[in-house]
Amino acid sequence: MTISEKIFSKASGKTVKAGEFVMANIDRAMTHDITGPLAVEGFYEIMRDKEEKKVWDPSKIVILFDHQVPADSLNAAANHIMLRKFAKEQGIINYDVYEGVCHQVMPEKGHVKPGDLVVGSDSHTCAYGALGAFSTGIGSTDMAAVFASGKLWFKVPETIRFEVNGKLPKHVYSKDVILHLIGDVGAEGARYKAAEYAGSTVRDMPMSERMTVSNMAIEMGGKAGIIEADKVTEKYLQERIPGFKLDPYWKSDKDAVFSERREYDVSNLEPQVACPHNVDNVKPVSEVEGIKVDQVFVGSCTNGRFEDIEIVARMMGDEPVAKGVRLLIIPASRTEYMKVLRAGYIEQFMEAGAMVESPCCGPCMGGSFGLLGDGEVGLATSNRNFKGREGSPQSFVYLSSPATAAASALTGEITDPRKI
Ligand SMILES: CC(C)[C@H](C(=O)O)[C@@H](O)C(=O)O
Ligand code: SF4
Repeated sequence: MTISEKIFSKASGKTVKAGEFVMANIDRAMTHDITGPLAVEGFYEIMRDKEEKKVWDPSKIVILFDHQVPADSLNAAANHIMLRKFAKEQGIINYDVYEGVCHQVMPEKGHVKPGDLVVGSDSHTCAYGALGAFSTGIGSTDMAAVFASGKLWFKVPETIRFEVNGKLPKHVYSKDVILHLIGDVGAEGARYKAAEYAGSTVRDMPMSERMTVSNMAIEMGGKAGIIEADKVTEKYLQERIPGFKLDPYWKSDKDAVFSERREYDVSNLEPQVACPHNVDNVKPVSEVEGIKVDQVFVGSCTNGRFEDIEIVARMMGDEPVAKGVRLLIIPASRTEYMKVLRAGYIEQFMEAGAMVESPCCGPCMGGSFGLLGDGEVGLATSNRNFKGREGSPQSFVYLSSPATAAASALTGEITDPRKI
């Protein structure tokens, strides 16, 4: 069996294979300030004829506020009020106003473990596959059904296995690896499949880098992006879940059936850049060097962790941001923000002319502040570069690793970090 088949077998209470339809029990359900209100409305509609309008299990629901925090409009404020009221009414204790981006907070607070089936009303819920869970994004109306019943139907997905081997060259990171994979298979290459990432490169990645790779499974159409749990996972979770022990069962068996196996040697991989207006429009940095940038955004659930921001701080040293360029740094959570603060990097960035903002999605999906205007070019460490994604439909978004972002902030044009 693959990891996914094992997880769906546990969740449905019978042995199932890829292709079968199951009604599965959900271990954790996450919603946020954008998709949450519609899920709440849907829930009350489902419960309309019931006397007791209670969610199936308040301890398994997590509500986070990240896309529009602090509230940037009256509409956002009203959504926040509605969700806080719902949490209180339902006895949902896991809701927080200022904790950070949902996909950072969920693993960070110990809401996910290997073998779990997790759903979230956000497409990058696949990020928690980095912990060996099957986690996937669902719509608000599906979330309403989960709130009411704790169950959801699925077709057990086939698995496409990515074997990535080789030691990454200096200044090349997991973001370059995942961009390379997406460029190779295309935006629909893993459609409705579980992407499983394996091989020595993946095993050598710390948790922060694994999360980047799992986060972007959806950008190749994947239903999930799973890395089997190991010592790295165990250490990460022991710091968060008291008494956590690794269960060797949650990995794909040696004779598991994969729909496809793809092998990569990344020992000579160049830094990669996704060019406008699609994530699979990936080029080696050497082909896009010299393109002038107006804004560099370091943050998001993809690359907003302390380790990502530290790469930027180290690469910049005492150097200032290039004249006229806006460098916007947004740590993905309060915890990550405090690590950046304690390391002294906030002072360093402010002196360099950058701006450090409080944890949130920021300009990642163009719904809040930091928008790009007509004709402007942005380089971001986030995960999507669709037309208008960071503001104007007449702007251009490139995606890269934090190292490439830092090098480009220093020069004002897309720059190969290996040259700095
Ligand atoms: C707002 C939400 C529905 C959306 C998603 O699901 O991914 C957002 O987080 C994004 O990254 O585009
Ligand atoms: S940081 Fe970006 S990709 Fe992640 S949840 Fe927020 S808007 Fe979506």
